Amino acid sequence: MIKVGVLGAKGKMGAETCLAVEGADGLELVARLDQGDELEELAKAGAQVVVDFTRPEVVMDNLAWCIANGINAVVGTTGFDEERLATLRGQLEKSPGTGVLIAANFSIGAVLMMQFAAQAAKYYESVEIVELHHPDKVDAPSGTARRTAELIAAARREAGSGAIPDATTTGLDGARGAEVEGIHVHGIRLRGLVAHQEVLLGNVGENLTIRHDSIHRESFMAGVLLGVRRIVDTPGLTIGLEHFLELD
Ligand SMILES: NC(=O)C1=CN([C@@H]2O[C@H](COP(=O)(O)OP(=O)(O)OC[C@H]3O[C@@H](n4cnc5c(N)ncnc54)[C@H](OP(=O)(O)O)[C@@H]3O)[C@@H](O)[C@H]2O)C=CC1
Ligand SMILES: O=C(O)C1=N[C@H](C(=O)O)C[C@H](O)C1
Repeated sequence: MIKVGVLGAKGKMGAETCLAVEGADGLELVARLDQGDELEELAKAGAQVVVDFTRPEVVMDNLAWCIANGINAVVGTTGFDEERLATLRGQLEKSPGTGVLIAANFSIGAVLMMQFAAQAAKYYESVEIVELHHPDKVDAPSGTARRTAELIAAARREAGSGAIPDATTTGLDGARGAEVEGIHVHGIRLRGLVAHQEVLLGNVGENLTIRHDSIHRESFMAGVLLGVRRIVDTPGLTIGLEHFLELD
């Protein structure tokens, strides 16, 4: 049995994760913590893996504590940039044997959408990302959109692609969205949505749209459970669920 603790257990994703862990073979839910609870409860309960779905502003403190206490972590919380990842690598060096998985998105379809977008990017002159979410989401752009833009930018750099054409010189601030590594990202917040993303690619005379829709938070659970089962044998920092999927 792998003993699992959930941080952010009263939140939308944390509550779904508690249900999934309780129903999973070989996993035991030993702690559900939320705002105001002491992290020490995780150690007292003997948690071997902590699943974090909290908030970008608290996740680094949670992870520092988990790593210092040798507890593996599966992290869905967003807000990771290169600086944060470097901090985690430094902390993990001092705690060999401990594993941390950072996954911008745990749904299989979203992982494939990111992979397909990166694969397609070098064949197209233009690419833009539209992410669409429920209006209670605290951050923009989404972690998935950021990660997709990073993967696309890396693929274009490797292929020696030129700059994306855009003759815009005047207009309202924000009308072209945010830019992540030169890729424009547009965010929609709309009641009724859960988590959706389109990657739009274009050449003269043709367009390709890659779209993924999570219509229920259960869509993330198979990936979360896979992460929990794999992280106990995967020390160090793993970025992206694709490393635990056989995609080739
Ligand atoms: N990787 C993935 O596949 C997915 C990632 N996410 C990400 O997960 C995160 C959470 O999303 P969601 O569940 O919708 O958000 P919610 O706001 O519904 O849940 C977050 C929960 O964490 C609690 N919390 C805040 N601070 C702490 C703390 N220090 N310790 C423990 N709990 C705390 C919040 O309490 P309070 O409300 O009182 O502040 C709340 O109950 C976001 O970053 C989101 O983008 C979401 C979906 C999928
Ligand atoms: O907050 C959400 O809901 C989601 N957050 C993650 C993100 O920011 O990419 C994953 C998914 O899009 C749902």
